[in-house]
Amino acid sequence: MADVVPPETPHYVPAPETKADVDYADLPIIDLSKVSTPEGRLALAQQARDAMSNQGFFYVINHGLTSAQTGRMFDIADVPFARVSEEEKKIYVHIDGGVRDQLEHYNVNRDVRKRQHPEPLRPFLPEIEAFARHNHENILHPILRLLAIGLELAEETLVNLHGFSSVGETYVRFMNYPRSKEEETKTNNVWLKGHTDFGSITILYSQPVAALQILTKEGAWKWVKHVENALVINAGDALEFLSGGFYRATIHRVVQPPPDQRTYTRLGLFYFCMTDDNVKLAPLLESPVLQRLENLKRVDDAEVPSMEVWRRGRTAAYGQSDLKPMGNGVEEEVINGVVVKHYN
Ligand SMILES: O=C(O)CCC(=O)C(=O)O
Ligand SMILES: [Fe+2]
Repeated sequence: MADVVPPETPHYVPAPETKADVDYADLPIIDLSKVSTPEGRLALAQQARDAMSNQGFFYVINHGLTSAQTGRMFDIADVPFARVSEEEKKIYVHIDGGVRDQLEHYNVNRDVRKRQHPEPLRPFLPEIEAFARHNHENILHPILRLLAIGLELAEETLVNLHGFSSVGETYVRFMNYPRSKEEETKTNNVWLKGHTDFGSITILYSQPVAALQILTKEGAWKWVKHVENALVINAGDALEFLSGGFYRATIHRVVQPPPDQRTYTRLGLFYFCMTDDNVKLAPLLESPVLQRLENLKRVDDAEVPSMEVWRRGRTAAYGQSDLKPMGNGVEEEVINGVVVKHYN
């Protein structure tokens, strides 16, 4: 993706797929290469609308990155965990410890120069920046167009709320789950508790270690199956608010993988999307779909949060002791190089 010779980094070898017979969720696959024709777009819009209003999750294939390009991004994703010294980790890498969740993650705002980065990651910033831009313009925006069509709104309605250069926190996330036996018992094998994402759309690069589960409408946890070089897309709170509950922010969690994958690392690569900070998260009532909706979800006008207020609230709520489903709202933890740790 970068025009100069890319800097070298060890290749991250993902785990082999599980052979365990787990109960997988049935999620539709959207072939993004079909968005280029009007007929294709219409068909995909229907698929995306049905998926987001039922499961709240779908896969995307043909997203414009080859397996090799995606593999390279996983190599880079491993840098903050495998190559950053313990000393620098204390400054930069967020570590959630204790009884709630245990994970390490590193976020890079799509404006990669907004904050400082650990030394070993700096050579990769041009590639991370290109990756963010590709996710934003060639994946997020096309998906938002489909979802706007699904609401019978002008195609650009949601795109206009997600500017690449606007003030906001849409970011690339690298994530790792270092676990010990003791922690497995303490947390009852749940690595990341049930939560909704607080942004609009989450783009997760499918990886082979089975552990992600979604809570179905019927109240059952189902596993998300790995699909090679596919994306797992889900809606978050912001999209649920904007669509008056028509698109669902589905609760999901991360649990201990099946036995045949327990000795492997589980590296995550994401693009977490939010609307621009100043967007009021009120239902888009000009949508005929919302007008027809029987149980339109909305809060009093005076209480409608902006994206900024919502993400800050969700972040602050993270780690509190009451057990209502909470988000992974920890991306605000490094502000101007100051680490704010939320131990439980
Ligand atoms: O690691 C995963 O597969 C999902 C993580 C997740 O749900 C999150 O970070 O919000
Ligand atoms: Fe999540």
